[in-house]
Amino acid sequence: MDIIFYHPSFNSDYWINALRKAMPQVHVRAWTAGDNAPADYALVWHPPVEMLKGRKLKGVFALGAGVDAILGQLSTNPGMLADDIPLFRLEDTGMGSQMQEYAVSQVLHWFRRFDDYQALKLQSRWQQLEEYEHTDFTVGILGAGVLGSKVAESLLPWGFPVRCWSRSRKSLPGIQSFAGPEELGDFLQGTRVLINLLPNTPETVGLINQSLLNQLAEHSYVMNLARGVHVVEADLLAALESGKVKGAMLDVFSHEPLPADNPLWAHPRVAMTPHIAAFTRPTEAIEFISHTISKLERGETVSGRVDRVRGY
Ligand SMILES: NC(=O)c1ccc[n+]([C@@H]2O[C@H](COP(=O)([O-])OP(=O)(O)OC[C@H]3O[C@@H](n4cnc5c(N)ncnc54)[C@H](O)[C@@H]3O)[C@@H](O)[C@H]2O)c1
Ligand SMILES: O=C(O)[C@H](O)CO
Repeated sequence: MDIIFYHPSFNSDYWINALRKAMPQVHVRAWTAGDNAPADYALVWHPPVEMLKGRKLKGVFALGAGVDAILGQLSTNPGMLADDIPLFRLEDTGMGSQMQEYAVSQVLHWFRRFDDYQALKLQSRWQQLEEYEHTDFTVGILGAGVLGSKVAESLLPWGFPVRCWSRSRKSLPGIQSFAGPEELGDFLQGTRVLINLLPNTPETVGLINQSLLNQLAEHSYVMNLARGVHVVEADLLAALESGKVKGAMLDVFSHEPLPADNPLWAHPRVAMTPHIAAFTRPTEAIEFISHTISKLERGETVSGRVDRVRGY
C-alpha cells in the first residue's frame, strides 16, 4: 500500500518517519511536484491541485478538523477529487482537550472578573468588585460535535449552566440541547457566554451577526474558536461599543494573519490568539489515520468521513 503526504508547514520528515513506524507495512512518501506514481491514500492540508487530480485513491485524509479549505478548493477545481473518493477529517485526536483548556480558562477568567481587575490595575486602583453568580453565567456552545460536546462537558464541573445548539438534538448528560434554526432564538436567550465551534459552511458563515448578538444576555462574552468567517467583525465591534457584549476572545479571523490595521488589535476588551486553540498532534492524528485505514482495508465502518454536500 502507498500513502502520499503533503502539508505546507509541518515537518514532513518527522511525519513520514512517524507514519512509517505506525504502519511498517506501508510505503509512505512525501509528495513533491511531478510525482504521478500511484498511491492508495493521500494525507493533505492545502494540497496543490495536481497532487490529487486524476488519482484513483481509496481515501483522502485532511490533517485537521475543519475541511472548509479543501472543500473550497474542490468547489473551484471540480476535477481535483472524484466524487466517489471518500474524504476524511481528524476527529478529536487531542484537539478536544486543547479546546477544553482554552474554553475553561477563558470562561473562568471572565467569571472571576479578571478582565475588570486588569483594567483597574492599569489605573492603579485597588477595588473589590461584586462577585458574579454561576446562575447568571450560562454558557452556550454553537456546535455540539466532537469538539463542542467535549467543551460543554468540561464546563459542567465548574457549576455553570451549559447548553448547546446543533443541527439535530443531542443527548449529553447535564447539558441542555437546542436544535435547528427554529430553536436558535431560545438557545441565545439567557446565554451569557457564547462559544463558537461550528464548521464553516454556507449556512454558518456570518451567523454571529448583529441580530444574533442582540439576543444574548446583557454584558455577554463571545469566544470564537472555529472560523473567522462566522463572526461579522463590524457587528461584534458595534456590540462591544454599545456594551451589549462585554468581552471577546478570538482565535480565528476572516483574514489570517489579522491585518495590522484591524481595529480588533487595539480594542481593550478583545483578547486574541493566532489560530492556536487546537493544534494537530502527530501521535494522536497518526493513530487515528492508521486505525481508520486498517478498518477501511478490512471493509469495516469508520467515522470521520466528510459529507461533501453538507460541507463538514
Ligand atoms: N481554532 C482552532 O484551532 C480549531 C481547531 C480545530 C477545529 N476548529 C474548528 O472547529 C470546528 C468544529 O470541529 P468538530 O470536530 O467539533 O466538528 P463536528 O463536525 O464534529 O461538529 C460540528 C457541529 O456543528 C453542528 N452544525 C453544523 N452545521 C450546523 C447548522 N447549520 N446548524 C446547527 N448546527 C450545525 C453539527 O450539528 C455538529 O454538532 C471545525 O470545523 C473547525 O473549523 C478550529
Ligand atoms: O481545523 C483545524 O484542525 C484547525 O483549525 C487547523 O486549521
